[in-house]
Amino acid sequence: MQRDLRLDNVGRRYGFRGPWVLRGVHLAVAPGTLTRVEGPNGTGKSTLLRLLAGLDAPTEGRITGRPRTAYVPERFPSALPFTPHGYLTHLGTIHGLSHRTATRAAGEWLDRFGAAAYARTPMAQLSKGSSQKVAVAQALLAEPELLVLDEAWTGLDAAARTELERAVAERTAAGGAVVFVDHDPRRLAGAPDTTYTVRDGALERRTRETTAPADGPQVVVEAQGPQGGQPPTDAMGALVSAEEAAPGTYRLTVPASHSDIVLRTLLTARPPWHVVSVHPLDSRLDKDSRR
Ligand SMILES: Nc1ncnc2c1ncn2[C@@H]1O[C@H](COP(=O)(O)OP(=O)(O)OP(=O)(O)O)[C@@H](O)[C@H]1O
Repeated sequence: MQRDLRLDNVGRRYGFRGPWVLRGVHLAVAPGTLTRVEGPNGTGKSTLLRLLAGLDAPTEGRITGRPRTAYVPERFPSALPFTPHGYLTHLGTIHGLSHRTATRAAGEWLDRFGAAAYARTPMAQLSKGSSQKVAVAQALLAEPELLVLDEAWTGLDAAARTELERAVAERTAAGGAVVFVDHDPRRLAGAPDTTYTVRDGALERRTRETTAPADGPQVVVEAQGPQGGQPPTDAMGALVSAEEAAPGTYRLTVPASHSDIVLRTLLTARPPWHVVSVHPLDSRLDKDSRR
């Protein structure tokens, strides 16, 4: 993913005079980030995800910067005239993979999700959980730049749920973005860079909380920004402290568990920050040096 996917002043309502489900939504989804969307039932989470996935168009406002996108819908149409293997191979070729590569990728993804045993069973005969594995595999198959997951964990068994969490981490580590809705608040807890709550048609943003204990391992990142620039706000939420060591050069102290997020945020900022050094914080020396 090369740049942010942006929603500018986006509104969506159904029907000519229907009530606005979303209105005045501004949102930027940055490369390499994980975004959670939450909110009570019927507030517009799926509507937002369909807009992000490009399956629906805004009634007003603009969406720009669309990357190669894959989507797992809340309800997957499972009664398709294919076997899982045939369906995934077919989709793979539509995504531009050669038949051989698509066949191999289909087999690998079905295997990862524990669905190899029914790879050649007609999809109409699959249980809900088994179809859900196909729904998830079809989205991951072509390594999308943006992955949009609407309750994608629902119906999966424990091993497949873990595998999907792993696949999400792989996507963001590869520089892709993932946006998800899930009814379980423990899903990927602590991992999202940003969480949005849909309320009264608008998005309320909650920046990532620092969950590492105050006395846990910490890392010092020295980084230079553009002239007069402040560290990106997305990175600030994860910081223990930020000191301007020299004009434009910041010394950012961050829990070790959050250092990858901060580094990614700095490197993908527009314009990007230059990371000068990264080293573990020696808390004893650090305290001494402040005396
Ligand atoms: N295709 C549609 N036509 C008409 N109204 C719709 C359509 N899709 C959604 N809505 C309405 O838009 C509102 C938001 O629905 P949406 O499915 O986006 O909410 P949600 O937060 O995802 O809900 P849930 O948590 O129950 O899945 C609801 O009032 C719903 O009835």
